[in-house]
Amino acid sequence: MAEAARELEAAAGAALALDGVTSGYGAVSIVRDVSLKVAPGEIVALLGKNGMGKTTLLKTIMGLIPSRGGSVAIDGQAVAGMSPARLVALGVGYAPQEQPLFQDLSIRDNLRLALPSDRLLPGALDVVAGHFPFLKDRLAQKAGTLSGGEQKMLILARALMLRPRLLLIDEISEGLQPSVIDRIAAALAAVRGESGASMLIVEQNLDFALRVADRWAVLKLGEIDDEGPADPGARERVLSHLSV
Ligand SMILES: Nc1ncnc2c1ncn2[C@@H]1O[C@H](COP(=O)(O)OP(=O)(O)OP(=O)(O)O)[C@@H](O)[C@H]1O
Repeated sequence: MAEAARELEAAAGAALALDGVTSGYGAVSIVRDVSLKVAPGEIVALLGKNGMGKTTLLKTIMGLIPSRGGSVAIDGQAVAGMSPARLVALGVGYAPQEQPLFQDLSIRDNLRLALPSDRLLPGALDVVAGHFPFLKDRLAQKAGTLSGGEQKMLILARALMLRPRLLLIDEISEGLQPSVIDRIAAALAAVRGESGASMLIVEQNLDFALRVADRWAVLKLGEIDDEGPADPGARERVLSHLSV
């Protein structure tokens, strides 16, 4: 009990607070003892080479993989064991990297299926149109027929449509041309400016990450290897971790 109180005290004031989080698959722990905070309105980039556990950590926060140790708190509330749907209701938006869209369903249905109620659809579509107008003009188009960049914008729009207070975004810039990356960076900046949302963004694109984030952390073999501010020295320091 004292331990739980201590963890919640440590989480107070943070939009997201991870304290000693451990998780994995089967007998293997992939994420190990990760402690990390995202302040209200802050954007933190989670960096690291392939297979270091970045996606696993986001899935653990989102309740898609059970944590084996430590605590996850959102706005000071312990959320371990909560379903993804409950987290969405608490104001979490998630843009996953893997199998994110129903390719044979329309844009409209991809958005609709991520809502707890159809009643929310008109408001959600307004948010989507505000960020990416082309999506609202093409609601009947099958998601699988969108270009790669358009699909990424749909994935992000879906995460944004309920105006989340905390966004978890997994490699949204992957495979995108610079003009689309610019549109995505602009959307994230607008969201933060309008609603003060906090974000944890997993990225391989270091330039994009350091452009949009306030701070970064490098995950190596499931552990936080280093972290710091997105200042002029950040690029070199992060690269020193990614190149070894
Ligand atoms: N469902 C799964 N079952 C077993 N092992 C898994 C599963 N998903 C991922 N892993 C393993 O967990 C490790 C971390 O994977 P994860 O996807 O979290 O890394 P990542 O840092 O996000 O990498 P990437 O940048 O390539 O997406 C890898 O060794 C991967 O093979």
